Amino acid sequence: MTSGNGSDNSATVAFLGPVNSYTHRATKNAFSDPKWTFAPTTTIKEVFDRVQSGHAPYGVVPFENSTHGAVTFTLDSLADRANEYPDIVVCDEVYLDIHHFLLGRLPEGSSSSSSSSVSPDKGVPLTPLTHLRRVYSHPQAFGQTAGFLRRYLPGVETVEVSSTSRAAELAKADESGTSAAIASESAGKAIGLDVLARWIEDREDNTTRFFVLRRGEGWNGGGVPGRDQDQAGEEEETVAAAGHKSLVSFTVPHRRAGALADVLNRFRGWGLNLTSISSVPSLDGPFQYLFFVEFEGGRFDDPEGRVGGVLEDLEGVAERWRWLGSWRNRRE
Ligand SMILES: O=C(O)C(=O)C[C@]1(C(=O)O)C=C[C@@H](O)C=C1
Repeated sequence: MTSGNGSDNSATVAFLGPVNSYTHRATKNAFSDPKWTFAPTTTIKEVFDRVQSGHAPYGVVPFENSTHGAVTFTLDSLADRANEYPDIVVCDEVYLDIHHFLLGRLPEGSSSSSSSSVSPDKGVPLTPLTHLRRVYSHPQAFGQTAGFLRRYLPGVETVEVSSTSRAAELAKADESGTSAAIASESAGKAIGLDVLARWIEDREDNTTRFFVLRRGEGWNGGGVPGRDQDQAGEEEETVAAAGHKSLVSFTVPHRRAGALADVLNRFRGWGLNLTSISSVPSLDGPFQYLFFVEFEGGRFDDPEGRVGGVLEDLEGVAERWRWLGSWRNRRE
């Protein structure tokens, strides 16, 4: 594909940047072939824009975190209330273990430290933090480290920014040394910040799931081209055993008792197990909702016709609905 400026975009992947964000790492995990070019964006919405416009055939966005829940900016774009993204579907997923670091400058007079020389203590300050006045991070990262913030940084201003790697840049730019960031170890190393605390997430099993987006309805042979071949045969088997998942969004008649239960019953009727359910305001009127349901089963791998069956049923029971993609399940 060629963009307006004449360059070839066919191997471009848009992701929430800047470089060294967690989304960047998830993107590199899924698109490991050196042929891919990574294009950072400032917002999640911009990833959707670039995929819809064809400037990037693929995009990667965070979808949900195991500790703090849904990434609302991604749900908002998937809700697509203004019909800006009619061609976007989810075609793959990536799971990433997330371990946050508190990064900044050591207090005046303390001996210098680099991440390679810090003590292995997890979840506790490695140095006094009384010099800190401000902490930058992404709202999701603040949510995942709420316990550490409450315990060790009460009263310190928290400033939400577009990603954790942007937070690290801002902490670095403050020469007074009173700003810190919650970001990844690799962001700290790349930007040149000291480690003030490591593994500060509330739960050690903290995991974020990312979606790979692309344009177009049909099956593209299973997600990121070459992803399964790149990985060990073992992984291929796990993937096959775990099957597929799909995502739909829908609204139901707001005033009809049992309207949502009617829709969910259709999934039960077809024996389709739900794996997540979320909602956002539909903006059809105050306190009305658009629902997302994710379930086990793939539209293009549907020998018993169960996915096809439930999609046909949605036509009858939902007010409006949309299929948002099928992809290989990457987790048992
Ligand atoms: O800020 C980043 O580094 C991101 O990639 C975003 C994001 C998110 O939105 O969930 C990704 C993973 C972590 O859960 C925290 C932040």
